[in-house]
Amino acid sequence: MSLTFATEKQVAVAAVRRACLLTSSVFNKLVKNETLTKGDKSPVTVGDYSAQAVISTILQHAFPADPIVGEEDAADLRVDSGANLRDRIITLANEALTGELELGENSEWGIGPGQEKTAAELLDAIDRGNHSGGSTGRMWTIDPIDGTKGFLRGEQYAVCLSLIVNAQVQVGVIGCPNLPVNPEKPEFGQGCIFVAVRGHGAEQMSLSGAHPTPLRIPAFTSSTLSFLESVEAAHSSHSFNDQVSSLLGITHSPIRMDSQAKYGCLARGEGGAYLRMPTGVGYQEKIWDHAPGAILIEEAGGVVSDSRGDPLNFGLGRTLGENYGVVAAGKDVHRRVLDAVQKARAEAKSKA
Ligand SMILES: Nc1ncnc2c1ncn2[C@@H]1O[C@H](COP(=O)(O)OS(=O)(=O)O)[C@@H](OP(=O)(O)O)[C@H]1O
Ligand SMILES: [Mg+2]
Ligand SMILES: [Mg+2]
Ligand SMILES: [Mg+2]
Repeated sequence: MSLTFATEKQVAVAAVRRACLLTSSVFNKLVKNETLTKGDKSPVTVGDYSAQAVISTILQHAFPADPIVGEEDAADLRVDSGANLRDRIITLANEALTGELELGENSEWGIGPGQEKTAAELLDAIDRGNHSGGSTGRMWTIDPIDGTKGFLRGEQYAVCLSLIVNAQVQVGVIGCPNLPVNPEKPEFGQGCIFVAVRGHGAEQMSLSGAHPTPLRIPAFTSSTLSFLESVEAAHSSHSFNDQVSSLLGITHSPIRMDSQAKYGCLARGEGGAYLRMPTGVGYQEKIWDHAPGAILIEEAGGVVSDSRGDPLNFGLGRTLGENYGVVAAGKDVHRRVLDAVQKARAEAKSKA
């Protein structure tokens, strides 16, 4: 029987839950000058920074020896021009860390009333995400807000955390504050957390950690399938997906959604396939953008690979290396999508 990673799961759910409460409260108060543009032109907000500070602080207390591969770093907050942003981030992170202890939480994780951290401690916590990754040992990945553009639009985003051991994802947690608990029952409200532990299944629970429900990807036919895909056309090729879709005889329009909420929806039976093909050369996918989603799909009975059918390699460093895209689906659909991807590629080549 595989390890249960019971403490890791408990800590990870608590960290994601606290970060989700923070990001949803930030959204309502976000002002224009609280968003920066990073070197790669992508946005980062006070929500991203403070959520990474919170998750990293909790991990540091619970598992002091574990390195972290996190998306954000504090360089822009350590300079004079970052002072206002920094103060806001410190306040937000401390609010999230010092909230009353909930069931299953432990004050030894650096949380609960009276556990304020200094600015220096919180900036260092953000920078602890600087690990370079690799194929050996334990490491955590943090994407404090995945789909920052979706977050800014008030649409889908996800707080994502995973534990990788010797290049294998063992625990994945994805918090989706804006996702309906049940798309067919709007009265159930929104906000869910997806959790998977290798060998122990996938589940969805409410943001408060209540109502854990096991997840299993159902079977799909071409007439029930629709692709889950990125909102941002720059992040994955919509036109290639259209081509694959028509080769498979899919009639439904794609479901466009930001962030790893796509993996969560797929795991609970929506869409039937997630296809993410590169739009050009040069961009390398980041491990924090796929590690929690990959284990969630595998534990819900599905398969995740690149477009050649090879498993994603989480042991190469902070990225997945050369970009061959991502295909995620239940076993049967996965095979069919891979075949159609090869066909679409061949057609594109013969036209070139
Ligand atoms: N060129 C390119 N190609 C592929 N992926 C890219 C690219 N540029 C950025 N990113 C990463 O996309 C992450 C969000 O993408 P999603 O598909 O999840 O959402 S979206 O619909 O595109 O917004 C996004 O994650 P966040 O930065 O956490 O939002 C990026 O890591
Ligand atoms: Mg991301
Ligand atoms: Mg992010
Ligand atoms: Mg980003």
